[in-house]
Amino acid sequence: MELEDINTVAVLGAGNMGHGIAEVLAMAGYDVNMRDINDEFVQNGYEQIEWSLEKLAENDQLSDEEAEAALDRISPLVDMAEACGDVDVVVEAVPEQMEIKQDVYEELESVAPERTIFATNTSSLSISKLAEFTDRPEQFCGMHFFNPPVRMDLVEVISGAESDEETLDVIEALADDIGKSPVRVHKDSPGFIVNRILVPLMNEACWLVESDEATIAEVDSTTKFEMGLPMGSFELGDQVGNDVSYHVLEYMHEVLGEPYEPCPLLERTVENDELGKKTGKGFYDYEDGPGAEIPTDEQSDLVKQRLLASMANEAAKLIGNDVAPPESIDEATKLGAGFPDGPVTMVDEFGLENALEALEAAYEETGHERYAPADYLEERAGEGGFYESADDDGEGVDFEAIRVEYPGEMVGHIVLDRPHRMNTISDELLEELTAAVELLEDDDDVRSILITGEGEKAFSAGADVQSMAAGGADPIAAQELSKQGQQTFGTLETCDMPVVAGIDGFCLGGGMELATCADMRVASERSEFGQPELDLGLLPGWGGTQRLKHIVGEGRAKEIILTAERYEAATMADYGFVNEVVDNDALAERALELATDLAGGPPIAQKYTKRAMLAGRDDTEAGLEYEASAFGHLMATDDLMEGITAFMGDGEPNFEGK
Ligand SMILES: C/C=C/C(=O)SCCNC(=O)CCNC(=O)[C@H](O)C(C)(C)COP(=O)(O)OP(=O)(O)OC[C@H]1O[C@@H](n2cnc3c(N)ncnc32)[C@H](O)[C@@H]1OP(=O)(O)O
Repeated sequence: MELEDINTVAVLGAGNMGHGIAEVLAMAGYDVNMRDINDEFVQNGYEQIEWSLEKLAENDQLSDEEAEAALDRISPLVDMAEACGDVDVVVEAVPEQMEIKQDVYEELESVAPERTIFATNTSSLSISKLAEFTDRPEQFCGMHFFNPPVRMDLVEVISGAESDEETLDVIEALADDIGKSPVRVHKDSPGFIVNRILVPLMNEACWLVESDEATIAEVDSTTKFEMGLPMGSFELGDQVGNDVSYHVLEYMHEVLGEPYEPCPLLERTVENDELGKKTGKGFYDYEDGPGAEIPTDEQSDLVKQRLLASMANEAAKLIGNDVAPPESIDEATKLGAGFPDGPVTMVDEFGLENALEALEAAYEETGHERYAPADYLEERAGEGGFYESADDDGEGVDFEAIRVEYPGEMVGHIVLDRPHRMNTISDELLEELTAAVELLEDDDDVRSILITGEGEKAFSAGADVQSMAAGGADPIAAQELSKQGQQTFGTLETCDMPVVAGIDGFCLGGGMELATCADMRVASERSEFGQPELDLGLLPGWGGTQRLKHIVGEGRAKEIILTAERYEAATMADYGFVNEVVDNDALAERALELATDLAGGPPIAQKYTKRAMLAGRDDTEAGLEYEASAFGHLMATDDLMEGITAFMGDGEPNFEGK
């Protein structure tokens, strides 16, 4: 089955997750049969969707017509045969109990057509075991959404023991098509990625308190203000629901053994019905107390070591057992749990040697199996980290279409180096650009990126039309090329360092889309800008239809794209696209000066600023939440002290990114 073959999807279960998944699918244009065991449940889910769509329309995230059309695509049903007798995909989101799911799958198997793919939204049960209840384990996989599906981008796509590649590909494509970010989990392993990192982390937080090594305040102060996670460990537990964490942990304990023994402190909260926010009380009191009030100044080195060691050990087990590579673990945890940095990056930065040392010391002291270091952790500690180091990557990188230079003062300079072809963007250039950004991001001595084009004629005249045409009229290849460009330029947008584009000459099509992803643009007077794609019968396919409007506003973006006109630098400065126009001869110097200035700024504050602004682009609430959490984290940095001390003494700060 291909994505194009999917028209109707059944969602089994109209509870919290089920109705949310149905809503997301319907918003993306799919016909959805939402089924639950009785009218009351299914109507309740339907009303929740109606309410949510109204809210989205009120907040201008959907038009009224789109909201209405989405609701019209959803059929609330009770009869299994009617719901699933003629659908392409079934997403099952019924309660997390094996027996209930078994009954559902057996009934489903008796009515579903042969072609139908089954995907389960389980967060804790074995995909392979669930697949055994059906006659089609190869057409079965996990499709794990996060709560609430309408707002959370992550979908873990999990392979069962027998899932075939086509099934996984099509479910991944479906997740992508409904606007989510799928992350592949290659093996069915308890907790998949995000819960496998988070739940043992919360358990370790509980053990620290249970064994009187730290208080709840110390653990949460450290988690939030020292490690920079969006919430304290206990705050997170209360948010997720202590019963949920406990049950996931029990399952891990059963399958993976002693290291996952639930801490008695967590067990007691469940026994006492102190399940967190939903019951008004958990580790914090939300009804009769102030809720999670976390002190900013009670950080503890021991807590930090133990929590990072727990994350390092879990990451090692996931990577070492081929469940997921470091990049997927980082991406999933950032998307699913709002971590500013992925856990693998965090533990690499902390040092795997340090994590290993912390585990060995605790293992010797307590003998508890949760501290037994994973083999793969020991292996990678010797190599310096889970990610290959920048030195390994950098060695032998041989760029053809670009140059990477280091003009001093912590600036990494990428030069688009195809002057004979107006620095047009070929496949090769795209690939090299991705590698160059990675190279500079991994380099501790680089704190800002400058991008320019070689020669005086062009920053870049866009995609290399000739090589694009040479690819024939293959729509699939073109779609891939579009995604590749979107992602490559996106690495600049999401890069933690400030990025400056120094523009001299033509900045057209894909070249302008590339410049759009810089944080600031300086242009020479003679530069000319434009999105001429519509003149070629194309559209700006490297992010232009989406990103330009955030800089110049939708009205100007439409004008620039739909007219396909060329604009002078001065006009683009009026439109807000160019930050500064300078004399032709002064461009190189001024662009480097700006990049150098930014490289001297506070790296952590710059990183959080970029991330907060991006997080809030389409979701101000999310951006504000990120901003507040980052603001709190910055309070505990050395850079803040440096900045304030310099301010008081009228000196220049020397930020170290600590
Ligand atoms: C998803 C992204 C899509 C896109 O980006 S689509 C591409 C969008 N870009 C354009 O449409 C720009 C096309 N180019 C032009 O309009 C013009 O060029 C310029 C305005 C940039 C410059 O005009 P002039 O000064 O008269 O020079 P010249 O003789 O047209 O160009 C010099 C050489 O550069 C090649 N070239 C320029 N742009 C491209 C391009 N985008 N793809 C491939 N080659 C390009 C030409 O063909 C020529 O080459 P030779 O000297 O061999 O005749």
